[in-house]
Amino acid sequence: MRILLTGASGQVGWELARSLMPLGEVIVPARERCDLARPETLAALVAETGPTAIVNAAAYTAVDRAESEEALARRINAEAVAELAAAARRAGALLVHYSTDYVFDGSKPAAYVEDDPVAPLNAYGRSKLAGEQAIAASGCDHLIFRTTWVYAARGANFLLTMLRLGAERDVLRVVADQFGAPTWARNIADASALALAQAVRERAAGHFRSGLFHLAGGGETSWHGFAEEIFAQVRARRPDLALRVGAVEAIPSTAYPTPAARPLNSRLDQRAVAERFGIVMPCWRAALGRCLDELGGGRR
Ligand SMILES: NC(=O)C1=CN([C@@H]2O[C@H](COP(=O)(O)OP(=O)(O)OC[C@H]3O[C@@H](n4cnc5c(N)ncnc54)[C@H](OP(=O)(O)O)[C@@H]3O)[C@@H](O)[C@H]2O)C=CC1
Ligand SMILES: Cc1cn([C@H]2C[C@H](O)[C@@H](COP(=O)(O)OP(=O)(O)O[C@H]3O[C@@H](C)C(=O)[C@@H](O)[C@H]3O)O2)c(=O)[nH]c1=O
Ligand SMILES: [Mg+2]
Repeated sequence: MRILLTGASGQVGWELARSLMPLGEVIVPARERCDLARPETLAALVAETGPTAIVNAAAYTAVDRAESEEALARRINAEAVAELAAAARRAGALLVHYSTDYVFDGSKPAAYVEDDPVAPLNAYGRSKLAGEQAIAASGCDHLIFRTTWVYAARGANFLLTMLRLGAERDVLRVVADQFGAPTWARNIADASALALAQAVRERAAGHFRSGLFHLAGGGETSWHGFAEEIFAQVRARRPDLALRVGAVEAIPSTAYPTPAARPLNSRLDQRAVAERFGIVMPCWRAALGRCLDELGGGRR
């Protein structure tokens, strides 16, 4: 099969380029041919490529910047997604797409299930929700995975921010009242490949059903808990990575003002993805350990 992959330089896309390899030919278009900020160019890209599946790992992910760039976030996360979905439908391709816990307002006292009411608190969340809705409305065959708190050994993420700040400062202050699960991009990519392979078999057999699934690291913690675990694991298994930080102070979100509001509860119930695909994501602590093992030496 032929898979058109967008966002291959991002955290999830980088891992997808590897995880999708055993499934077929992975086509990674250059940015000049695939710019989601120019949605009108995407129909031709898909028509020329003729993919079996489109895996869209490209997105506008700068949560705070989106508050002042909502139109651009919307173009990339919603209007371009609508074009990809329409093109997928015309080409008879399956669309695999990613969304976020930030579609929820975080007020639910338990983990979110897929059909819980959405109510994004910020511009990024609104743009991602519009992307989900555009895919559902398009009628293309699709799988949407809502994930959370993504990190990887490369890219812009909380793990690498903590390693950088932890090497520079004695004390860090990290919010302890936002709960969720850190998710290693590698695990998302491997799970996506398993699901895509099953979906392709289902389509060939004529019983494929489109759907949206929650997919995040196993277990739960706060950003503060994540930071503490990062430093504990670095001390235990990566003494070569210099750390200066002593204490990680637990603070409330109100003590860490940001342009974008963030949900206090980002926990995603994952029973649906287990039932449909037999996927059980690894515990976030174990995944963090594997990722740390792969980090290059020195500071990043
Ligand atoms: N990061 C997170 O914590 C979470 C992410 N998600 C979702 O998961 C998916 C993957 O996220 P993640 O891997 O973290 O994202 P990254 O920010 O790491 O990567 C984004 C990718 O999109 C590309 N991109 C950005 N703008 C455009 C554009 N105009 N045209 C083409 N490509 C573009 C980037 O290319 P370049 O490098 O050239 O800019 C990069 O390859 C996204 O849908 C995101 O919304 C969901 C929950 C949490
Ligand atoms: C750097 C830093 C952050 N924080 C807080 C801010 C925030 O509440 C939390 C995480 O910070 P980040 O900027 O990494 O978070 P953020 O960019 O909001 O991460 C989100 O990205 C998008 C793309 C998603 O889809 C979400 O699932 C989520 O992963 O930690 C501290 O409390 N102290 C610190 O020193
Ligand atoms: Mg961020």
